[in-house]
Amino acid sequence: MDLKLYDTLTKDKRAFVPLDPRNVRMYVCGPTVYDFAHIGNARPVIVFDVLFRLLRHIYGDSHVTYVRNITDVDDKINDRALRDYPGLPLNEAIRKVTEKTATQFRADVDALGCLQPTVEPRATDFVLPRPDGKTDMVSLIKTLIDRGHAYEANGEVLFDTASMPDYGQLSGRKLEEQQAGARIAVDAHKKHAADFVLWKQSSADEPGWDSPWGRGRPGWHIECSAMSAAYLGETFDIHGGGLDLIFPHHENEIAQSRCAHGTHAMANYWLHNGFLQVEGEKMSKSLGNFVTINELLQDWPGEVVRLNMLKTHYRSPIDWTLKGLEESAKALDDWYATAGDAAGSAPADTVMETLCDDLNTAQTVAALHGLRHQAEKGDAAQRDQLAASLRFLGFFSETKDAWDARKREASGVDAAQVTALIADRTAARARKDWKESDRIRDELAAMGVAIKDSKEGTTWEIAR
Ligand SMILES: Nc1ncnc2c1ncn2[C@@H]1O[C@H](COP(=O)(O)OP(=O)(O)OP(=O)(O)O)[C@@H](O)[C@H]1O
Ligand SMILES: [Zn+2]
Repeated sequence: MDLKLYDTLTKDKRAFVPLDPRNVRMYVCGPTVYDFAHIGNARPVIVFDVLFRLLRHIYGDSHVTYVRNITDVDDKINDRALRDYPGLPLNEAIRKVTEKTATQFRADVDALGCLQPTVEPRATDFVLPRPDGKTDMVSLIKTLIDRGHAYEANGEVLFDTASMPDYGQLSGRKLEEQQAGARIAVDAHKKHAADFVLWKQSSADEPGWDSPWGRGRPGWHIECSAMSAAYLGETFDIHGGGLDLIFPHHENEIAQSRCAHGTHAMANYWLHNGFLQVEGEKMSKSLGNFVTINELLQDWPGEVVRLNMLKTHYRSPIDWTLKGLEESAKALDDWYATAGDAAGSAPADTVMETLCDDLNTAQTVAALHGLRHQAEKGDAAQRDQLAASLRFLGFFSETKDAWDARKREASGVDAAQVTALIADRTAARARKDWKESDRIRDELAAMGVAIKDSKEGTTWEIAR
């Protein structure tokens, strides 16, 4: 089955051909760890987890390397450290903030059914040259200066965008356009308005590292150029992130990496997920319209959140609504009821076909509903494929019994009372007291309980 992916750089959907099928390499920009992640941040994590699973399925589990970084140096982190730990030395306070946030992030993404990436490097481990010789930021910046792509000005090191004739290809922004609207007064030390910071000076009370350009800290973009080269090499297969990263972050990563290594490409496929929105606006910390993953997980199982994310194609916007979550929970209920205790061997072809079509998970979900429909009619093979497909996609994280039990608990229905009422009803039916039997059924229905009679007896579940 051929995998096709849409590439933001070439603006086309084409067959995915890895540089080396024995080591397929993917990099995704990870979180800046200063606060709980919101569900918008969960979208790239879930989307690229599905791609990671698919690549492992196609090329073999040990033939895919997935790197997702942790940004633990950023001025937002410094501000948070000063606010939350005013009594501590800054470095210690920063460590507390980043460790707490990174631990929370890991727990959140686990609960969303995501596999751990192969490597999760932290930016601060890649600032200075390393004993193991892996690419670091200071050495990359030195190379860029040596090759005439960067310059020092006003205590900063800046990337010289004019030194790269095809700068701006990913976002389609022309250098001349960027010059026109620039505020020259603010950026007087820059040769060109679009030039961006590779290294900046730190004051005594800011985090800093000793470098050839004095004590300072890296700009944001250079960290991903360093960490991707460190683990995936100068050119690799897939680079991912949210739409908002296309410019300036990914554009500048490309400029740095290609100019430092003298290559034609940093990654061969650039994938970007669309926004998760609330009432038509991007969910974001700055707008204050966000819900943290952690808060949402108090009310909903992780797999309901995961399904709600995957019902929409990754490049389209998602409007996040309570109704959507309820529908996702209902779908999972149905799937657990139909196949939650099936062993499952291989995912269905329809599931693989839809995923291979640029991760068309909206169609994948439709295929899952189709499998359930067939399984309901008694098709055991389809039931098995439904279970295997759901496990492959990171669902069915618990047993059917555990799922049912949790649902009952969450409903607040008293199981002992339900069992007693069902026994009364069975007795009424035995003495052919249909009126009493119907009355008990109505009473159960009013409690939100649906019953089902069969030869084996009467079973019940929480009705939605
Ligand atoms: N609403 C959203 N929908 C989809 N992806 C998002 C959304 N918000 C952020 N992302 C993605 O989450 C990842 C981490 O984002 P980042 O750490 O820059 O914070 P942020 O939440 O975007 O900040 P802010 O909320 O202030 O805009 C990036 O890949 C980014 O594209
Ligand atoms: Zn990045």
